[in-house]
Amino acid sequence: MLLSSTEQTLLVITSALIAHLVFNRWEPTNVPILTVLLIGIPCALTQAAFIDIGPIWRVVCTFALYHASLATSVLIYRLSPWHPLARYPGPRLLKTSKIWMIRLARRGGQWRYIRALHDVYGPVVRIGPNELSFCDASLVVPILGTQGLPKGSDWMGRAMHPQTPSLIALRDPVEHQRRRRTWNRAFRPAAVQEYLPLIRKRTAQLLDILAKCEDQDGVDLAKWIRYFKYDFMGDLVFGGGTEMMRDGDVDARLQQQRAGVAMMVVFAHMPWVAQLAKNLPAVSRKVTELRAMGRNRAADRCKAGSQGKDLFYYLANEDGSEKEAPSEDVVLSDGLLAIVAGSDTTSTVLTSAIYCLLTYPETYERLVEEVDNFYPPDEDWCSTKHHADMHYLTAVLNETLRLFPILRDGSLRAPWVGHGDCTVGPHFIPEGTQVRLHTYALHRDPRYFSRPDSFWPERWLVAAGAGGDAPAGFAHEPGAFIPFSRGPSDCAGKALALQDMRIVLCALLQRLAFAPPRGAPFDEWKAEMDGRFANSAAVFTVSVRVRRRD
Ligand code: HEM
Repeated sequence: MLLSSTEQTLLVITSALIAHLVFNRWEPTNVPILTVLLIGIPCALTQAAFIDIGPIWRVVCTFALYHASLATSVLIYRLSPWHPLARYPGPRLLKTSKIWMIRLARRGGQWRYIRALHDVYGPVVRIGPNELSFCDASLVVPILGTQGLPKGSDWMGRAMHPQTPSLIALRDPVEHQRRRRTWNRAFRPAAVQEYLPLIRKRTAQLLDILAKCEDQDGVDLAKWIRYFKYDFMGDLVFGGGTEMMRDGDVDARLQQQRAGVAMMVVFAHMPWVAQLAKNLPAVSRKVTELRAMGRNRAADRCKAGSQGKDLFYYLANEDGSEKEAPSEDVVLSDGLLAIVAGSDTTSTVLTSAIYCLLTYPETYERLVEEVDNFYPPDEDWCSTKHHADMHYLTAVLNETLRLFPILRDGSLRAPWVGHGDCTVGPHFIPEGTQVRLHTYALHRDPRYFSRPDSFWPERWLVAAGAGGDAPAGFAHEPGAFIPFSRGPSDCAGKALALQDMRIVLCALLQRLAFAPPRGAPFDEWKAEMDGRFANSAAVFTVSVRVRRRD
């Protein structure tokens, strides 16, 4: 029976509406289902629709009508009062599609935009069709804490190797907790102390290199700290394998890492695009190459055997704490995660701390005074025994992390589709909604921190009662300070990161003096901190002098 042209049109539109219902209900991400919904159905419809025109135009018209109907239906629904997030305020454009956020994320500065949205719309803003951003310290525990929400779908998009996700991409809380036990063992205080010989060796190498730059016009400190951290993480995870401080980035590994992270920015917003893209040869080749490199380094590490308790020792269960040894793929995924999570993060914060110190010379002088007090020239800069008493050092690091947190937009959480809706504080969260606590907005909210945009390390001393009287109206809310996130999925390497940053700052300031280079302000690093931040090749030029004390 032949359909009339109106019936043919209605058939295509109805099929598109049914596809929308399927997307809405099950949010499919796997490639075969997406292929059926986006290509298979319109292909099948060409047998019944637009049959009066030639075969090529029939395909073009059917696909165009099907996809236009699907897009229109999605758009109307997202803006309609029936959408489960309709009650939440936010710009209309952001409610329609993720594209706007992706554009912003790629350009950089997304965090500033979301903070500005919070200024306009209040502590909760709808920033995507199914996404809410919160800026409310009272929700840190309900969202991120033990009884909080599981990880959101952004980590699924970021996962390089979804078949064997690394710890950070594990969304199942039970599986995550099981795998996290290993990391907790690897970063407990006693274990972190055992990594001291590795940090000592690499910090001494960094000091030597910088001391040799004394007579140069300027030295790119960001580059050397990046190389230093990458070499150190290689030592820690795979027992060595890179010598960037000696040879430079000859294999372009940092460039490779940067390209991967840039790709993840898009994939984090559209996990289903990630599933499709990871099947493309150009993308999958890069992942395969990276894993092959990791596999070789892991094999070398296994051949060389354990030279001490490094991170691999724990990840590969060489300590025998887990009844079941992890597969080679799991060790590899987690080993590569450690390199990425541990290198650019700490190096960026260290460089930013020195940037802030040099921008505010009085803070630099005060920190040098404290370092000289605890670490005079004959004191071992690698000893951690004074760290707990170095309150100004802690204040400088806290203040850098407050102003320039690495994960500025926070980390997504979401009640899973099929597991029911939930509430956080007074807010109703429909299942599947992506929720973020916006770190940058929280850290710079005047309700929580006075003079929120100023680099003012003294605030931490004032708050602890060790920095004189608090100024009138002084606001300081430690509960709103979440640079390492919070709860069962917070940063696994926090203890190591803090210990390393303290050691390196004490070593650098004990042995060397830094100053802005003649006539050249730190424009590039400043742009870096305002723009993309972390995982870039931005230059930070300083002049270096060896401190000689008779
Ligand atoms: C200043 C340096 C660092 C900062 C600011 C930082 C921050 C963060 C943040 C915000 C998260 C996300 C947590 C969440 O999803 O709620 C995270 C996760 C993680 N970080 Fe760090 N990090 C730093 C250094 C390190 C280092 C040195 C390591 C060591 C390998 C590390 C390993 C990890 C791991 C394994 C995770 C995933 C934790 C999980 O899912 O359970 N990080 N980090």
